[in-house]
Amino acid sequence: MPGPRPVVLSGPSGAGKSTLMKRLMRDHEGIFGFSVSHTTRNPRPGEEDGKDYHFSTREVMQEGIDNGDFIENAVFSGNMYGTSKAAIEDVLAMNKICILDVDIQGVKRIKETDLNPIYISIQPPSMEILETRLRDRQTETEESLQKRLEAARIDMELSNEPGVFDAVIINDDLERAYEELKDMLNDEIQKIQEKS
Ligand SMILES: Nc1nc2c(ncn2[C@@H]2O[C@H](COP(=O)(O)OP(=O)(O)O)[C@@H](O)[C@H]2O)c(=O)[nH]1
Ligand SMILES: Nc1ncnc2c1ncn2[C@@H]1O[C@H](COP(=O)(O)OP(=O)(O)O)[C@@H](O)[C@H]1O
Repeated sequence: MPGPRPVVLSGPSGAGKSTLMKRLMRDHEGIFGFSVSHTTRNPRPGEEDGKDYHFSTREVMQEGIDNGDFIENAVFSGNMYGTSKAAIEDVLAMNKICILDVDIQGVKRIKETDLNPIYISIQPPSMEILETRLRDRQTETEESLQKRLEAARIDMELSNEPGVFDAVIINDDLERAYEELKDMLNDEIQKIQEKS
């Protein structure tokens, strides 16, 4: 019997993906598992290696990519990011709903695989609000902030193309966005709750 469908969360940096995902995982203990990506970017204060990301070097990541260990990889804001096969298999083996947080390039690559996830885009209400949220988060240099805003413009355009996402959620009011996200995932959540 096939396991629960994975969920791909995408959308601009600063749109609120991590905030919504962390809440979803906290409110549904044992239901979701995060696909821990690899990245070459530096850890932020509070981020844990192996939990938020596998923080890696270019050389090590490239070797893994060349070995065929990744289902997709991309360069975002000058750093490498990628989803290893093991990251997904670890979660699926526990029969949990696997959540992937990937950029729009990752979405396109994953569509070429047989993963068959639910695709959800989290979007900010406007570019201005996105910029304010990113600045207030205080994680970026001016340079990386500008790169993220540039990527956000591209993301916002591509995400509105029909057929790319199963749902586009505007994260204006956090409570309402969270309810919309839960509604999208209700069937999969119930499937797991019925089994346990
Ligand atoms: N393609 C791809 N994108 C990823 C992966 N992991 C994270 N990302 C994306 O990389 C971008 C930057 O992530 P991050 O540096 O954590 O910054 P944040 O999104 O602003 O918190 C985001 O759009 C993520 O969705 C991955 O494994 N593959
Ligand atoms: N609905 C919202 N209203 C106001 N601030 C928000 C909302 N959603 C998220 N934020 C804040 O915006 C910032 C970016 O959110 P985050 O979850 O880190 O985005 P992402 O993971 O998509 O990069 C964080 O500081 C977060 O606390």
